[in-house]
Amino acid sequence: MEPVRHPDAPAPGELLGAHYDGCFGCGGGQPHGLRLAARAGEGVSLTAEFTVRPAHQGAPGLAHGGVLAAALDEALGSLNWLLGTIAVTGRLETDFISPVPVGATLHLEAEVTAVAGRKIYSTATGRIGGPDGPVAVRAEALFVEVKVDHFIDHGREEEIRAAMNDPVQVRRARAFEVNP
Ligand SMILES: CCCCCCCCCCCCCC(=O)SCCNC(=O)CCNC(=O)[C@H](O)C(C)(C)COP(=O)(O)OP(=O)(O)OC[C@H]1O[C@@H](n2cnc3c(N)ncnc32)[C@H](O)[C@@H]1OP(=O)(O)O
Repeated sequence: MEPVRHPDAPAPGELLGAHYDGCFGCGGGQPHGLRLAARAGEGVSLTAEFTVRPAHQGAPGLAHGGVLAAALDEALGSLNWLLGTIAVTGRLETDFISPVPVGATLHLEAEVTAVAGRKIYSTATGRIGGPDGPVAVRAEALFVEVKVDHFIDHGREEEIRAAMNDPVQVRRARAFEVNP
C-alpha cells in the first residue's frame, strides 16, 4: 500500500526534533552521539544531516561503517513521525559506496516506499560534498510497528522509569501514536 502521511505530521521544512534525549542517533544527551537533525519533506519523506566527528572513526580519518549505518537507521526511523507510528528496525541493508571522511557532512534523504500491515518499507541515501553530491551510502529497511509496551517490556527499568516520569518524553512518545 502507498504510505499515508499522518494529518498531524510536521509540515514540510519543519525540524522533527529528537524522540529521546538519550538516543545515540538524535538525542542531545549523548556526548558522542550523531545528533542527527531531520527535517520533514513532502509526502512521507525527510532530509537530515550528520557531521562525522573524530569519535565516529573506524579507520584513521574515516567514519566507521557501523556509525554510517546508524545514521541511515536514524533517518529511516524518523520517518515514523510522519506516519504517526511507533516502529522498530527489523531489517537494515546497507551499501557503502565511498569512504566518508571525518569532518564531512552526510546529507541524508529518506522516504517510506510502502506499508503492508505492521510492515513499513523505506529507503535512504547519504551524499557527501553537498545535498546534490555523490551518494556515499544507501540503505533499504523494514520497520515493524510496535506498541509503546514494546519499550516498557524490554527496556532497562531505570531508563524506562525516568522516561515515564518525564512529561516531555511522554508527550514525545504520544506524538508517535495515531490513537494515544
Ligand atoms: C514512555 C516510554 C518511552 C517510549 C518511547 C517511544 C518512542 C521511541 C521510538 C524509538 C524508535 C527507536 C528505534 C530503534 O531503536 S530500533 C532498535 C533496533 N531494533 C530492534 O530492537 C527490534 C528488535 N526486534 C523485535 O523486537 C522484533 O523482531 C520485531 C518487533 C521487529 C518483530 O517482532 P513481532 O513479534 O512484533 O512481529 P513478527 O515477528 O510477527 O513480524 C511482523 C512481520 O514483520 C516481518 N519481519 C520481522 N522481522 C523481519 C526481518 N528481519 N526481515 C523480514 N521480515 C521481517 C515478519 O515476517 C512479519 O511479516 P508478516 O508475516 O506479517 O508478513
